[in-house]
Amino acid sequence: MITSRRMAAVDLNAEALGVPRKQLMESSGNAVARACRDLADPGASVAIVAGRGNNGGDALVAARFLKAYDVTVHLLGRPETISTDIARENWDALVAGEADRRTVADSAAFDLGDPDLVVDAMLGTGVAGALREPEATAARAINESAATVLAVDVPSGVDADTGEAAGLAVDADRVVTFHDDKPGLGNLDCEVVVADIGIPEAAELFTGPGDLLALDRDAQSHKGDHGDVLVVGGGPYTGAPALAAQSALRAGADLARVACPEAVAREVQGYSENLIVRGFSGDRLAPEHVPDLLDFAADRDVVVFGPGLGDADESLDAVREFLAAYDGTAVVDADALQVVPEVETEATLICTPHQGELRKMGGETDADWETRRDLVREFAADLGHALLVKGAYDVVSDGDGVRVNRTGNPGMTVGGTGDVLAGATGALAAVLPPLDAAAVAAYANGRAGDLAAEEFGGGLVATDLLERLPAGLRGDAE
Ligand SMILES: NC(=O)C1=CN([C@@H]2O[C@H](COP(=O)(O)OP(=O)(O)OC[C@H]3O[C@@H](n4cnc5c(N)ncnc54)[C@H](O)[C@@H]3O)[C@@H](O)[C@H]2O)[C@H](O)CC1
Ligand SMILES: [K+]
Repeated sequence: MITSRRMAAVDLNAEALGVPRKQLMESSGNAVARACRDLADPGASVAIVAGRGNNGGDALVAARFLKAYDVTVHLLGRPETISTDIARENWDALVAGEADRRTVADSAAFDLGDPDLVVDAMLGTGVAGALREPEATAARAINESAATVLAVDVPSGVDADTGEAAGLAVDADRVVTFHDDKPGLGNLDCEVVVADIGIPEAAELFTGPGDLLALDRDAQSHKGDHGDVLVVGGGPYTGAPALAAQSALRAGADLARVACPEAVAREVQGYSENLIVRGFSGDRLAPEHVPDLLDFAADRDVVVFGPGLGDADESLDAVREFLAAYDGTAVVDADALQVVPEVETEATLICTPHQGELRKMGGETDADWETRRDLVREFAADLGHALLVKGAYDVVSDGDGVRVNRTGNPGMTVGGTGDVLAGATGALAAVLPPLDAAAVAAYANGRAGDLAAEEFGGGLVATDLLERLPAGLRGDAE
């Protein structure tokens, strides 16, 4: 199964892997033609009803593969209103080939005729709201016709993720959907055929620029909408919690706070005026601090637990007590990781171990990334928490889905880059589900490291990543 949002991401990843969308459209169109040949004999009359997006584009390609049929293409709107280049190029190819075609400027002009087969390519995963005109008139005519109806990707008007329609929708006999089944198609009373359109497995497995689509910000958003992140750490180390908190801001959080021992609070604050630092008594985290921390954490979106915390027994006891009572979302990093397997918690956790820390948690690892991929998925399923296991290839899993991140470079073995990653994961966990948050954080953090390595080579330092995280999240210099 694949959702429309994930399909759009995988499309972009395929393009970054060298498989352009026009090529995918060509394969989609070829699959539509195959389905037509399966539903009607040569010589049959086929009415292709094409919308102005890529769903329409797929069928404009199909027209070229139906030479043995009597094909008429109906474009719903003036050609200049076609909304994508690749769809327009396929329309232009039909015009240049003098294919039998109609452009339907308004509903009254729509005449489906009496075809044997209708190809419904008005709308696919790009549908928004109830069908507008002339699509609504066309859908009514299609539903009233005696023809067999083949829907491209999804019956027009139907939401591919839910199977619901905001109003009128095409009633199809068969759907040919691309790359993978769609969650909503199972609820429909029609046959569903899944067509492979040559998208490389790597476009789904490896993180890529498509994964950044999930970050598109809503223009109407307000302060706090993008995350209020609390970093709990510091004590033996002071830079780590400051790095993690600054990284959360660079990854898009609106507010980043640090709860650390009073003894180091001034020093942590000294790293950046952008941080809201709050000290708790003493020089390290201890169980007596937990009730106050739980209150403080209750109003935050995500807690990042661990940067610079150290592994004093009383601090680890405090982590245990905190997690046992916390039911929000938390990123757990560094020394705090070792207590996770022992704690029963209602919290949604994203654990960010390197391979040594993974072994200390009781997980297995392997030099071969494909073996590691399966081991990490299994361990995440056993733990019931998401894992982002750092390495040359980072492996991310929530126990169900798994992603592998290939960005990053050996220069990132310098101290502090893990704190930057933990902070970024925290910020993204405020706006994305754990698997996506960890995958995008690993991708962007690695990109930031690669951009820093272009300038500093193996001499890059963690703060170089902070400055380049926004570029990593925009997918710059891809
Ligand atoms: N990897 C793949 O699966 C591929 C799928 N392909 C096909 O692309 C479509 C999605 O294309 P997209 O351009 O994003 O959107 P649509 O064509 O579905 O629709 C956009 C089009 O429709 C107009 N519109 C939106 N809502 C309405 C409405 N309620 N009433 C009327 N018109 C509406 C909007 O203005 C746009 O013009 C996918 O389904 C596949 O078929 C790729 O071709 C290859 C890879
Ligand atoms: K369709």
